This record gives sequence, structure tokens and C-alpha cells, in this order.
Amino acid sequence: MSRRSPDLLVIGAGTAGLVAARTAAALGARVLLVERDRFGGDCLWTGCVPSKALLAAAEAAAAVRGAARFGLHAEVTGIDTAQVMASVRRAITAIEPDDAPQTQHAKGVRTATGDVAFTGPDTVTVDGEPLRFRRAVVATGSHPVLPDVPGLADADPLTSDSLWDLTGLPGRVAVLGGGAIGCELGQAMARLGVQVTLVEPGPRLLAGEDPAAAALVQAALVRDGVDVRTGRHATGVEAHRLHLDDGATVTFDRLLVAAGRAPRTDGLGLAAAGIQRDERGNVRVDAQLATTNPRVWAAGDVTGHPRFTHLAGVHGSLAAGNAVLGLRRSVRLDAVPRVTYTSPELAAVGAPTAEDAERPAGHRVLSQSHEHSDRAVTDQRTDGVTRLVVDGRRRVVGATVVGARAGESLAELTLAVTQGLTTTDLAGTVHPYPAYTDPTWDAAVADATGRLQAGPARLAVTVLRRLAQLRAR
Ligand SMILES: Cc1cc2nc3c(=O)[nH]c(=O)nc-3n(C[C@H](O)[C@H](O)[C@H](O)COP(=O)(O)OP(=O)(O)OC[C@H]3O[C@@H](n4cnc5c(N)ncnc54)[C@H](O)[C@@H]3O)c2cc1C
Ligand SMILES: NC(=O)c1ccc[n+]([C@@H]2O[C@H](COP(=O)([O-])OP(=O)(O)OC[C@H]3O[C@@H](n4cnc5c(N)ncnc54)[C@H](O)[C@@H]3O)[C@@H](O)[C@H]2O)c1
Repeated sequence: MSRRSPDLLVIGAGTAGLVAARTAAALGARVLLVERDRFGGDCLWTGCVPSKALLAAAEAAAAVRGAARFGLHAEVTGIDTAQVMASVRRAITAIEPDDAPQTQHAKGVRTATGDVAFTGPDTVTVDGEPLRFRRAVVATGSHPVLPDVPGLADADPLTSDSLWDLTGLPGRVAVLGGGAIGCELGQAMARLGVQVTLVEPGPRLLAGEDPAAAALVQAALVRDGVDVRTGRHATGVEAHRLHLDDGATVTFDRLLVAAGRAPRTDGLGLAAAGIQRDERGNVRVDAQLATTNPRVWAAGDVTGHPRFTHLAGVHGSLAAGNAVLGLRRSVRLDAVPRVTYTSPELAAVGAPTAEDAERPAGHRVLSQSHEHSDRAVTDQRTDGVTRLVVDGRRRVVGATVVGARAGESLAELTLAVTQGLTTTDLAGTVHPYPAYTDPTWDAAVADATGRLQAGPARLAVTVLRRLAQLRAR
């Protein structure tokens, strides 16, 4: 490795680090990107890519089982889970070149493999070799946490880090955690023939989401055969048996722990560089992603901001711009979209849409069931609802969509929340028919039309109608 000080040292080549490095290089900086493991990070190797590939296989199985409703008599006669896992690995292999070192070199980024640790405010070691930097971005990600359940660590539990090393799926899996990972992977495995029991200590799945939307997802998991145990705590694990606080025992072949994540800062030497952490161990950042060391920014999961690839990318670009150009651009967290890729998908952005959520005076919730969406009817996928929150000026400030392809429907709602668009803006935009965006358009049209039936707008409509009648005489 060249000893020449980089203008920007980027630590970690996951989404945040890759985008930071490429952005800085495009701005003309001399960049060194150092990764201790595999270029591409969680999203490529253990997160989004493998999980969505597994979900695709599961969706195919569900489509065959559901074909009878269209008069197609097909059945899943066998599931070769070794081939399923091989197809997951093919997806990773197809995407991997985008994140490989050679691709970064072509974009002007110098790369190195090694473990980085700070030794001072502007110095690190890379696998023990000293290096000075001008500016740095910490993008070291997060890792799964193992809850403190007696016997758990000795049960060789799987996590989202290790699941993808399996060459086939186990027969019985007990999943700990009913968040995004537990729901996506629990449903996928159940659809692929695994006997899944999902244990969640909270009263319901997907705790942060609109309860009515999350209830539709929970019902779908149950229909797919997942044995959902909410409100239950794991009290111990012994010999392929998981004990719960209601006295029940769940027998499993493998345990999958999906009980949340923690920042990856082990051995990073943050204190030597004067980089503080918050009470949850995340690297403390301000709105510009600057750390408490004026030479160092942080990006992605390690900051404790919502843990999504799209936000990690935005972080990477913003941190690099601020570090290299001395800008003071701030990250915006009020319009970060999120999608849980269960079937139905649950997608949300902005202000909460729950019935009982506290909201400012004048805010209203517009709901459209997908039962009246023609596309959902033709597909026989009416298990969904679209809910928009609008403020007193009819601007869309939040949305939840649960249903088929909800993630796709969320894009325009994210634009609406980000840009402060009103229901009149949405209503006046021609949407294609029939599409899963119909409920959004219907809700917006109903709201915008309602406006014409009240107050000054109603008076104006009446006057214009009378004038038109007079002219027609
Ligand atoms: C199962 C699963 C499914 C997911 N699905 C989605 C999804 O569908 N959509 C979505 O938006 N998000 C999803 N996520 C979240 C997403 O994967 C993460 O938010 C994203 O990958 C975070 O990127 P990052 O760059 O911050 O961290 P990472 O990708 O974790 O990258 C950090 C890198 O830093 C390296 N590193 C750590 N310490 C050092 C060191 N000391 N020296 C050198 N290198 C170091 C690590 O090896 C790693 O490669 C999913 C996550 C999981 C686990
Ligand atoms: N589609 C996506 O964008 C996607 C998919 C997967 C993961 N992710 C990201 O990864 C992050 C981590 O996902 P996750 O599902 O691990 O975390 P999470 O924080 O979303 O959910 C963890 C769940 O585990 C439960 N839990 C805690 N302790 C437990 C215990 N002892 N036994 C059983 N359950 C326990 C919690 O109550 C919670 O419901 C998410 O926050 C998300 O940002 C995103």
C-alpha cells in the first residue's frame, strides 16, 4: 500500500463506503477505500441481495400454490432447497462485479484490504501499518445482536450473517424476532417448505409500522404456515428445544436470530481519534454527518440512523461532499422510505398513519382499501390498504401502503412527502390504469374533489356554473 496520505480515507466498503469513495473520487480527491472483509458489505453478501433472492424463490412457490384460483391446476411437487440456495448465490455473483475493487479503480478509487484502527486524530493503522489521512469517513456498518437467552450462544444459532452459508434449508426453524428480517425470512422459509415458528416478545409484528398494515402482514405469514407467537419471551435453549415464558417448548433444527443490530465498531480505536459514541454505541454524528473529530465523518448503519441501503448511499455521498468540499449539507430523515418485502409488502414514509398516532391539528388520514382497486381485483390481490396523511394545506406528509408491489407505489409518495406536494398535485397527475397506484390516485382525487364541495371553492364553483348556464341561454 502506498504511504502517500489520501485526501479521504474511507473505512469499510459497504454501500456507504463505496458511494463515499466514488463521490470523493469524482470530486477530484485522492481516495483510499479500505475493507477488511468483502467489498460490497452487508447489502450484497448477507442482506438485501440474498434475502430478496430467497423471497423471489418463495414467491414462485406461492404463485404455483395459488394458481388454482385462476383455474390452473399445478402443484409444487418438490423443493430442492440446495438449488434454491444456489440461485441465491447466483444473484450475489451477478451483482458482485459492481462492488469489486477493479470497478472502483476504474472510477479513480484506490483500494486496500485490511483492518483499520485509529491511532490518533489523523492517523490509523491498516493491518498494523501506519497511515496518515487528511479526512476520513467511517462506514463500518452494523452486525446482528444475540439476545441474552440462556443456552442460546451454545445452540449454534444462525443469523443473517451465516444463513447464506447453508447449502440447503433446515426442516424446522425457530426465528427469534418479528422485525423486518424475521418477517421476510420467516415467510420465505415457510413458503419454501420449512416449518417456521416465529417468536416476538412485543405484542405484534413490525412494531414500528401502522398496526393495521402490520396486521395484514401477520395474517399473511400465518396463512403461509408460520406459527407466530407474539408477546412471548424465550427463556432458554437446550438440545434443539426453545423454551418460552408461557411454558411452551418449540422444537427446532436450527435457530435464526433476528433480534436487531448494533454498530460495528469493534477494534476501531474510536477513542484514540476523539470520536464519541452515543448511548447505544453508534458513532455520534451531527446533521452533516460530522463526528466529534473535525477531520472525520461517518455514514451508513454505524451512525444508528435508519438502517437501509438507500440511506447508506445518501449518507456516503453527503459525507464525501462535506469532507472533500467543506460543504455543510444536512441529511434529511423525515422522508426516508422503508419497505418490508413480505407478501404483501409493507411500505411507508414520513409521518405515521396509524389511527391512534398523535398528529398536529388539521392533519387527516385518507384511506383507500385495495378491494376497490381494479388491478388488485384482476390479480386477486386485494389484501391491501393505502393510507396518506395530509396536513392542513393538503400536503402529503406521510404514507403507508400495504399490498402487492407496495414498494413500487411508495416512490411517488416519497416524492410527494419530500417535495411537499398536495393531493391536488397528485390528483392532477395522470396515472396509468390499471396499476397498484390507483388507490393513491383515488385517495388524492377524492380529497381534491372534496375541497370543491366546501368553503370558498364551493362558492366559486357555484358562480362559475351559473355563469356558464347564463352563457348557454
Ligand atoms: C437480512 C437483511 C436484509 C436487508 N434488506 C434490506 C433491504 O431490502 N433494503 C434496504 O434498504 N436495506 C436492507 N438491509 C439493510 C442494509 O443491508 C444495510 O443498511 C446496509 O448494507 C448498510 O450499509 P453500510 O455501508 O452502512 O454497512 P455495511 O454494508 O455493513 O458495510 C460496512 C463494511 O465495513 C467493513 N468494516 C467494518 N469494520 C472495519 C474495519 N475496522 N476496517 C475495515 N473495514 C471494516 C465491513 O467488513 C463491511 O464490509 C438488510 C439487512 C439485512 C441484514
Ligand atoms: N426490507 C428492508 O429494508 C430490510 C429488511 C431486513 C432488514 N432491514 C434492516 O435491518 C435492521 C435489523 O433488522 P431486524 O429485524 O434484526 O431488527 P428490528 O429491530 O427491525 O427487529 C428486531 C425484533 O426482534 C425483537 N426481539 C428483541 N429481542 C428479542 C428476543 N430476545 N427474542 C425474540 N425477539 C426479540 C424485537 O422486539 C423486534 O421486534 C432493520 O432495522 C432494518 O433497518 C431492512
